[in-house]
Amino acid sequence: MTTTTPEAAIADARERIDTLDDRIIGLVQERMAVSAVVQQTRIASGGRRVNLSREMEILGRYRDALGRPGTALAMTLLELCRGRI
Ligand SMILES: O=C(O)C(=O)C[C@]1(C(=O)O)C=C[C@@H](O)C=C1
Repeated sequence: MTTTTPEAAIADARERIDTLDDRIIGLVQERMAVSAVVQQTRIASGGRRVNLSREMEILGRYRDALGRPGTALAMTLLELCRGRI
């Protein structure tokens, strides 16, 4: 049986959290780039930067998966992707 100290278990878990956070940040940056393509394409064809019905869909998906804080997370992601409105 292997035993570990609480300090070692915490250090190990924190390393995994840091790895996950790096991946999450990378995914957010990727989302921002893809969102910019959608927005630029829409604007170039005479549309607006913002599409509120699509944003409602996204807010609903995050809320269904994560509860009320999911809505706040989705709002932050949308602000990162299209700026403040
Ligand atoms: O899906 C779109 O139409 C987008 O422009 C992307 C996006 C997003 O980042 O998810 C950004 C701005 C819009 O208001 C809605 C959604």
